[in-house]
Amino acid sequence: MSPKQISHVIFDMDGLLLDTENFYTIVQKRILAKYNRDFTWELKSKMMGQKALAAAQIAVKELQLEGQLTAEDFLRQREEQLDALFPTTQLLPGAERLVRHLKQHNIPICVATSSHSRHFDSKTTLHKQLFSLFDHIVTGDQIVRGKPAPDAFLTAAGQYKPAPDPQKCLVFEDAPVGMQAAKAAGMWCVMVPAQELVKLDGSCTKGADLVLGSLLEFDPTPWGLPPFP
Ligand SMILES: O=P(O)(O)OC[C@@H](O)CO
Ligand SMILES: [Mg+2]
Repeated sequence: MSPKQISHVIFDMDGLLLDTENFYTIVQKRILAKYNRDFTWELKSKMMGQKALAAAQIAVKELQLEGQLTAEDFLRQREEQLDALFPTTQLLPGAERLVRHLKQHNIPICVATSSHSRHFDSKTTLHKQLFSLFDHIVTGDQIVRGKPAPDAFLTAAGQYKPAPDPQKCLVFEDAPVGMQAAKAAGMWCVMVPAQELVKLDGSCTKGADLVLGSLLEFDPTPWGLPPFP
């Protein structure tokens, strides 16, 4: 479909706006080392973008830890360590510029994250003003089916009255399951994947409408969005 005329923009949060994915990597590496398991990018690529319990279940299953570690225990250990790191979360390059630019031009913007609301609160500790610019935030605990199901993005779009045509919604995502969720919702998707992920498996971006190295590379004009000054 072209020309593209985007009316609404939906942002993923972890690994897209906020630099939190490294925290998950550090903590999960530490926990799994106790069980003599390595936390690889291959495993991470399956877990990232998922709701917490779903991600933990993937780790336990893929590493064949049944009998040694339950998904719930993995989460409990993860929580203790993540809680100390999340309040220090920094923004990723280009995130603030893009969000402020769209807001300044009255483009409806919102967030659809798999993170639950308590994590959302601590991850945004240093960025409350920026996050107040979003029309609404959909967190993982507000939806039943996590990404790659389209629910997070459809719920986020559905909070606008009237709800926008999905064909006019643009989603920014970093995770393969997130990109798949956006496409399942019938929306456009710009993917900004971690470079480690692309190196590991070039096909992880398959299905994305555009792949960028960072949000700094995004040009709004081909999408019918106002140009940067
Ligand atoms: O949907 P996002 O914001 O990436 O959250 C996923 C995060 O909880 C772990 O990868
Ligand atoms: Mg993400």
